[in-house]
Amino acid sequence: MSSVLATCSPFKLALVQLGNVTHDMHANLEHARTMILVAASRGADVVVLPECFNSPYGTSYFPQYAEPLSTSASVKMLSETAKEANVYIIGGSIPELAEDGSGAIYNTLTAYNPGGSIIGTHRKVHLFDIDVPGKICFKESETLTGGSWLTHIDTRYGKIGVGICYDMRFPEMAMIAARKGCMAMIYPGAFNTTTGPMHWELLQRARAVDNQIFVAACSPARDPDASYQAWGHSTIVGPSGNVLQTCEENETIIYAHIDPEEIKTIRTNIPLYEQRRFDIYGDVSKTVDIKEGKGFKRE
Ligand SMILES: NC(=O)CC(=O)C(=O)O
Repeated sequence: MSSVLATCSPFKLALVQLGNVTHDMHANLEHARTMILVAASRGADVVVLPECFNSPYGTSYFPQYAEPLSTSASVKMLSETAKEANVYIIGGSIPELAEDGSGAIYNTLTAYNPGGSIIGTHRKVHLFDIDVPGKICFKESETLTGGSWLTHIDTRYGKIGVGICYDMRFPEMAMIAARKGCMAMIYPGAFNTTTGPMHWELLQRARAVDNQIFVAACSPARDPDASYQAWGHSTIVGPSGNVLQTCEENETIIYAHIDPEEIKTIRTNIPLYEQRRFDIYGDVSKTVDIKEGKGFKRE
C-alpha cells in the first residue's frame, strides 16, 4: 500500500458538464463562474470544468482564442472564483499562447486551490489526431503543440493526476500517477458522437481498474449547432472500475463522494500493488522525475 494514500481524505467531487459555450469568451466565463458557484453551494470540494470551456472546440478556433496565461481573463476568473467559492478548481482547458515568442499554442489545464493560487498546469500531451473515414477527421496538430510534462496536483485531500481528453487513451499516464501516489486521475475531455459511444466510459473504467484509483472525465454538453458534437456523458468511476455517477448529453452537474477507503479496500482484496513483476517488465513510473513545480518531465 502506498504510504501516500495513508494521508488521503474523503471529498465531494463535482463535474460541471457546461452548456452554452458560445463564440463570446466573456459570456462563457461568466456562465462557467455561475456553474462553479452552484456546485460549491451544493457542497463540492473540488469542481471540474470541461476541455475548452471558454471557446468553441476546433482547430481554427484555437489560434483565435489563445491567450498567454499571465494575462488570461480565464485564469483570472478561475482564480477569483476558487477563492470566492472556497473550492479547488480543475479548470478544464483553454487555448494557451506560449509566452516565449514561439507562437506555439497549447491545450492547457490550470488548477487552483481555495486561496485562488495556481497549483498545477498541464498542457495536453497527446494531440487528438484521428481519421475515421466517413465519420470524423480531426487534427489538433494543425494548430496545437503537445505538452512535455505530466502533472500531479497536491490537494488537502491527497494527490490527483490530471490529463486532457485524448491523454486518457494512453495508460502510462494514469499508471505513473497511481504509482506516484495519486488517488485519482481527472480528465477534462470532449469525445464526440463517434468515439464517445465506443470508448469514453470503457477507457475510464480501464484506467480505474488497472490502477485501482478513481477516474473522472468532464465533457462539455452537446450543442447541436456546434461544428464539433461533444459526446457529453461526464462520468465518475470508482477504483474497482464501478461507475459512481454519469449523465446524458445536456448541461448538468454530477457529484460523487470520493473515499480513499475504497482504494484501500480494493488494493487489500486484490493486491496488485504487491504482485507486480517489475523484475520482468520494469516500472514505467521510475522513468520520470519531478522537474518543475507540480510537473513531471522526462529527461
Ligand atoms: N477530443 C479528444 O481529444 C479525444 C477524443 O475525442 C477521442 O479520443 O476520441
